[in-house]
Amino acid sequence: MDTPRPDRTKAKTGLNHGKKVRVIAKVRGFTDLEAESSNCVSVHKPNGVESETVSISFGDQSGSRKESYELDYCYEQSEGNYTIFTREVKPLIAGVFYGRNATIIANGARGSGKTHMIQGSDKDPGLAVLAMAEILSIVGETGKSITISFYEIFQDHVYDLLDPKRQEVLALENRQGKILLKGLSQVPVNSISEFQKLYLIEHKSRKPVQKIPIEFPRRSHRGLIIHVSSPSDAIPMGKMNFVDLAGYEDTRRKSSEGLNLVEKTKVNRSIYALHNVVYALNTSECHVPYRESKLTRMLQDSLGGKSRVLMLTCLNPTFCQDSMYMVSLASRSRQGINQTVLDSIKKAKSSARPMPHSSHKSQLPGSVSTTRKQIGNRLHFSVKKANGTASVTKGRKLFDEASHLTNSEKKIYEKESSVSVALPDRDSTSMVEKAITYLDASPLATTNPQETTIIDKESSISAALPDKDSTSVDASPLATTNPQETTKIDKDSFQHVEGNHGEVTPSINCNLKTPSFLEECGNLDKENDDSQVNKDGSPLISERLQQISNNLKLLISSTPQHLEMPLRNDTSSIFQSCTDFVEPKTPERSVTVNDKWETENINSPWETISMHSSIMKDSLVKEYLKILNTGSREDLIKLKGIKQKRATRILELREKSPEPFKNLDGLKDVGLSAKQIKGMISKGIEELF
Ligand SMILES: Nc1ncnc2c1ncn2[C@@H]1O[C@H](COP(=O)(O)OP(=O)(O)OP(=O)(O)O)[C@@H](O)[C@H]1O
Repeated sequence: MDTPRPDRTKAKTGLNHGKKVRVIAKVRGFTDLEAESSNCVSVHKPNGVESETVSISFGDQSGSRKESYELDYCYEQSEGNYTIFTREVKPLIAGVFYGRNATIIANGARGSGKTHMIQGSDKDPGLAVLAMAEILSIVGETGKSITISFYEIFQDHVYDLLDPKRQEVLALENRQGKILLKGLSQVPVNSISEFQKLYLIEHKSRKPVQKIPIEFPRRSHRGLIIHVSSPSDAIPMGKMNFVDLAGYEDTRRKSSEGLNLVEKTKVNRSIYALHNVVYALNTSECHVPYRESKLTRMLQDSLGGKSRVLMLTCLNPTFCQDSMYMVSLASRSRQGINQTVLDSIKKAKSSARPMPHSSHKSQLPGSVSTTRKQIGNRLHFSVKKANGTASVTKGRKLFDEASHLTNSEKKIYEKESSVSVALPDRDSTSMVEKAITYLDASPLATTNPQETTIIDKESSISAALPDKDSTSVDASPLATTNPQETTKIDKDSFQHVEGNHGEVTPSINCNLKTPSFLEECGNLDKENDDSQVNKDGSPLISERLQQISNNLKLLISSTPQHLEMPLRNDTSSIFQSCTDFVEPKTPERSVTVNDKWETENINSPWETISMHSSIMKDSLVKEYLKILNTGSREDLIKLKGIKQKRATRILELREKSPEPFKNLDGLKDVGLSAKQIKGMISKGIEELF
């Protein structure tokens, strides 16, 4: 019999309905210990099984709280694994025989039934077992062969569970951009009993793979890969992944099992990373953050492209804060926008409330909180950026681990990104207050304090506000523009400056929403004569904007190793707005970071053009370096002068050492002449016009 054709008819369920990832839920059945009356989850399916969306409502027993979330579908307690298999998983199997990978991921709070759904029991076999039986039946008819791999991800390390030595597995990318799981064994399977021996016994054993004794059950993700192959077939076969994620647990809760914060945080972080990927796939973003976790990296070729993905959120039937939180993540990553329906009958006063989904800005991780302290005649603003990013703006990360940490835990994440501003006078204070209003209204998003800041499309400027007495100007990172861009922050860049008073990092990050910020500052100025003029008679706003302008230039020129700033239209228009606004005035202090950009000395339009050109050149070079160091083969080939052979060489260099290109001269190593390198940059400039 022929290999089955993928079912192209529109099945009632099991399709993504236009989305790349189908996001569904399943309410677990009651265990013996749970009282049936305590069900707190209700599912509303407007059109029964044909519903395109269902809403899931949670209510606590007191009835004081009710929250609803929308998903693609939700299976109720009465619906067992077989039903879910038939409707959701079976339709994906035929595609695997045509090279279309499929991935089924069970996620949810601890004890929500993930393992029961993937692995199942003798009475109620899980989705992986049912799928294997189906695949084996097809293979028997077609002569294809099946192998399986089984791995565990524990604290960002991958171990082969079918290898008695539990070797560590490495996820590597080959020259074609394909992910290779080095060290992961593939064991042939010819019958369901063979499979059960390998999979179920291993699953049950949960044997620690570390040599150090572990007193408590470890929390790890477990993944099964069913590879379908046929040596004689020209068409590559596909694979089916089943992932049983470690249960999500609020890091604020003390675990009775003695699990440490690092372990919990690592589990949660990879869950957020997965949701970020689902979000990016469902919103068709150009950049999918596969590299954020080992799990998403390993699954990369089974999540993107033409793969089919089913994200299953398991829900406890009894009231469970973590379950609510998980379904809220699922709902948001499914829709790409925050569609939570909040029916708070009475506002819950629970301290264990999960990350809120109201639009209240201060509650968004990634927003910036400020505290101020008066010391002598100096006002110190401490600006803290929560490193989590719970934003629904396209291009920003949705979720991050810091969003759910206690204050003391957050400090660990925040300490690198706290900056303070020392302000010498009232005028500066009022300026900073204005800036902070904007800052608070437009959250910055920082992920790992030492690594990256991802900023939304609205242009952001990190404006240094140097102490009046400072002898140098802060060179803290500038965050900007492109939703897909990442501005690298090195913690050292926060420490470039020390004012006379010993303040480290006298800077503040302001999101300036041009033109509204500028206009509003202007309006405020007109309304308020007091704040209009500085002591030297120059307009206050002009001084402020001059400061921004100066610092912007300084930032660009002085932190090449830390700053990646694409000079896009929106950035250059801000820049232009800044410089247009500037009124020539004598500088109050000398700027020592880089004489080249001492903007006080820029008077003629030609000097301005020359300055812009240099900035543009720097930015372009940085962008090219970024492509060379991190771009895919396709990206590389788009560069002038780079064809398959050179792209291969670049990928080889990257395998040997990460980010091998420190400057464009490095291209000589792949055989490009200085002239060709110049031509590459010129092409970029030509394309701008
Ligand atoms: N549909 C169901 N009906 C009845 N009991 C169930 C069902 N699903 C799971 N259970 C029971 O609930 C408990 C937790 O299930 P399971 O181990 O599958 O959860 P889990 O989400 O994998 O847990 P963890 O997060 O610890 O890995 C088990 O005792 C299991 O037998």
